[in-house]
Amino acid sequence: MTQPAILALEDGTIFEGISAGAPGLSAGEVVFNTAITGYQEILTDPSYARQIVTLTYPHVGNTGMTDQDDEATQVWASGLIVRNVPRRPSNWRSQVPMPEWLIKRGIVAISDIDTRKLTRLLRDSGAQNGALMAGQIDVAQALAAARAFPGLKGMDLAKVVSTPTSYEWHDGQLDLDNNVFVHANPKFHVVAYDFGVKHNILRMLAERGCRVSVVPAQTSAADVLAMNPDGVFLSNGPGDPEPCDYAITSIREFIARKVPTFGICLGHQLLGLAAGARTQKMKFGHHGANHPVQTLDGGRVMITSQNHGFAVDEATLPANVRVTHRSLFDGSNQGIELTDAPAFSFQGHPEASPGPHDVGPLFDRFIDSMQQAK
Ligand SMILES: NC(=O)CC[C@H](N)C(=O)O
Repeated sequence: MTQPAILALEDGTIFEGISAGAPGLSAGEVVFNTAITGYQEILTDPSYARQIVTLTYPHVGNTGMTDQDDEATQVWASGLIVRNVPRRPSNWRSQVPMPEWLIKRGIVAISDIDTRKLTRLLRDSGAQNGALMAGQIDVAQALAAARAFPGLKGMDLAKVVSTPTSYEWHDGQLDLDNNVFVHANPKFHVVAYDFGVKHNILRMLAERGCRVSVVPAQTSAADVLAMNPDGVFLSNGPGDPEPCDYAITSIREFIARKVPTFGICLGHQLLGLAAGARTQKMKFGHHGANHPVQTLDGGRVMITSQNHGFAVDEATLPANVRVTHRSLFDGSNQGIELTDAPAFSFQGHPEASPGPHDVGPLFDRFIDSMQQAK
């Protein structure tokens, strides 16, 4: 039996639809993602914590859900908004249909609303806080929950989603023919800070010959250096980078000691902050799998996967930081490197998952910088 669901935005707009997941109430910042597939990776990406994601692609759930496609051990998005859920998935790898998977995990979702109208609204007015309610509906309560959400600015979520304890990661890419994750012989030891790390990043490091030690977000630089890493990786993650002072302090230490350092997304923003730049909240951010980004050295354009609502403010970059990449959508910063330390970072997602692999070679660059430092 279908259950009703609503989306309430803080500006008072109410969308009425059908529940496509668990009953309940969930608030967060509402963002739109333009990827045409990869909904499972998006829902389990920890960078989506405290965000309700609307997908602009109209059919979501076509390929069902497969455990191997999770990007973390749980769903982190606060909810899902879609135009239409197909009646049944069709994919030889699918284990369970999306609505069933969402219900089992207690995730609120809504379908059968006009996602084009919602996306236009967010694009014109900027990101808004909102609340999803499914099952028993109380419009006033949903609106109050949307308005009570404090917003992502100033919110430190990296330490909330991070692993409580360190662990070692060995899996490389999935070999679909044999249905196993490939293991490579490790040549480098990388300590990866988990600010909300996606598994595909760890796989791309492992497949390039890295033994990866994943550590909690608040691990001190001294503890990391005691592990004798060849390189330090700074992961993606949710929330505002500015309040993550523990991470910024540690990164300054790695830069000063010239430890090869590579950052992705939140990790990129944190490297920028550690170098002395500032970050700012964007109007509605970048969320999708088709964003053109230009490499300033040589001018090549790459199609990239993106998921961020904050950006490094290029006007505040100190003299020892070079801009390496820019978004061709809005000219915002997409990459930096330090001129006096082997540290560089990228705002988008070279690990894709979902998305194109145009920027994958940045992982090879990190390997090269560890090789040179040896
Ligand atoms: N994917 C990420 O790492 C996101 C970084 C940061 N939370 C932002 O929204 O900009």
